[in-house]
Amino acid sequence: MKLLILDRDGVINHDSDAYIKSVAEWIPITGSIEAIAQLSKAGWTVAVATNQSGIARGYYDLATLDAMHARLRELVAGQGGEVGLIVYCPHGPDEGCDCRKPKPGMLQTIARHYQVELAGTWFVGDSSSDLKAAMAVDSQPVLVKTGKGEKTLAGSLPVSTLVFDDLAAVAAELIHNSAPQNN
Ligand SMILES: O=P(O)(O)OC[C@@H](O)[C@H]1O[C@@H](OP(=O)(O)O)[C@@H](O)[C@@H](O)[C@@H]1O
Ligand SMILES: [Mg+2]
Ligand SMILES: [Zn+2]
Repeated sequence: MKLLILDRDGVINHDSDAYIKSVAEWIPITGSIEAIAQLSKAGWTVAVATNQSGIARGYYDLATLDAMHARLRELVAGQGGEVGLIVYCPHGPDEGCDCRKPKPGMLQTIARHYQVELAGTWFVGDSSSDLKAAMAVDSQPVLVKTGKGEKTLAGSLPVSTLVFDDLAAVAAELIHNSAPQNN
């Protein structure tokens, strides 16, 4: 099975230091919806693993978060594709949960859902916590320069990290260059 896991804020949609608190603030990065749809139509299952501490902080509620994800699904469906499992961590940094990146709990949830191994699965993010979560479960860390990506790039990266300008470039690599597939 060809599984690709994406971080959300800064990869699919623009991020903000003030958090993404409403559907109106949830604005796709140029080319990201098309990229997900193209991947989906090319046989890839595209899942999402996103930290959403804004829930714990009281900035928005689960209904609003679900509305953002319904919007994502609607836009991708409009391009003939579909979005797979979306997993989020609603906890705050001090709650010690197992799902908040850089912990790999969400990636493991996705792998269990699809009954695949994570080794070699590409996980695309914009923050160091994304890359660390990928490394923790032997998946392939992929950094995009959108969102916090440029800032992350200025720091230290896992040596095996692949770097792309944006999600559209990741999709082009996977679709047109038959990159390694999952097991
Ligand atoms: O990139 P993903 O995982 O999809 O989501 C990140 C968001 O949950 C927010 O994560 C926060 O980090 P803290 O959770 O406050 O450490 C900040 O970085 C916000 O700017 C950002 O919008
Ligand atoms: Mg992000
Ligand atoms: Zn959590």
